[in-house]
Amino acid sequence: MIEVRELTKMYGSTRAVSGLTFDVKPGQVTGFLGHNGAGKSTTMRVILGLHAPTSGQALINGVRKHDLRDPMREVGAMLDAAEVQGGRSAFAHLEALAYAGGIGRRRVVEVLEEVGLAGAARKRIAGFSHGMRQRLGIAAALLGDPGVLILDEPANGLDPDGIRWLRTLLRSLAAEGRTVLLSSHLMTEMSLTADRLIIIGQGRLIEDASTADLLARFQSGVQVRSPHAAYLSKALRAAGATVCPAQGTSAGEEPTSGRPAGAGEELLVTGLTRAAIGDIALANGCAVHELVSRRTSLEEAFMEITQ
Ligand SMILES: Nc1ncnc2c1ncn2[C@@H]1O[C@H](COP(=O)(O)OP(=O)(O)OP(=O)(O)O)[C@@H](O)[C@H]1O
Repeated sequence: MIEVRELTKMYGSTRAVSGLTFDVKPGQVTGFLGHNGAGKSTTMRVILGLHAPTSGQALINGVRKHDLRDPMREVGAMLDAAEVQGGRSAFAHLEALAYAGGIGRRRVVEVLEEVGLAGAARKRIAGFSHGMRQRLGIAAALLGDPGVLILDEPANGLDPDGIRWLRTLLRSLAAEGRTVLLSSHLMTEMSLTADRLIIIGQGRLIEDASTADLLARFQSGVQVRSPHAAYLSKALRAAGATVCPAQGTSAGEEPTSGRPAGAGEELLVTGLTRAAIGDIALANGCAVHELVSRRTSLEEAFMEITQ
């Protein structure tokens, strides 16, 4: 469990985090979202005791990071995978970390296998790709088999297979009852991975909600493509629907007269089912070339929330 309470962090006159309060609960993956410079990394650094808060506090399992009795076994983190020294092998790097935390070599072998680096264990980190460095950073975070994981942009540099692997790993760690906090700018991936989302802007809390609830709040609807879009939109509005032109088209504007035939323009319709829209189109003699349910993506919701 992570508790952030009224946290403020100033860097000189820069207010990086401002009165931020949220909880990260066990048994879930919590996504931490915000535009560049929103204060995500700063918050993570304060939680991890790397930066002191200006005011407020951040607690892991009820205490500050420095007061954890066995920190490596309670919290694992990856902040910047590129920081790792390149001269050593992956094994030697993890072995040194394990030694410092009183963890046996067997665990080094285990985590290397878990992140898919067993075959590269003796290779120098200097020759690692970005994705391999990310995997090594995740291995380091997992060394102590901790109950709390804090990962800043763990999917950076991973290929599609790697991203899928990471999603499965994080979801299974949460299913084991661990607390998982991760930041990412990859919205589709976040919507697939995170049960809960914390969104911040200019250091302040904007949203703290379950991914499902947040997406449900945003307009979904039915996308309709018709060569008679303007005429059809009038009939749909008369039946109580809300009709907007789908992005980048002028469809849906009131027709001046008759039933103009356009080039298959798109409408976004809310308030009617697909069946009802089809029936209305038929009754009005409008051809329909596409009729699909459309859900708001996390990226669209995020842009709207943070505008
Ligand atoms: N060590 C530092 N010294 C001075 N200012 C800093 C420092 N670290 C961060 N900042 C500033 O604090 C603000 C928040 O930065 P932070 O890195 O926490 O944001 P972020 O949400 O992690 O951004 P990104 O998505 O780009 O990683 C920014 O204005 C940044 O310039």
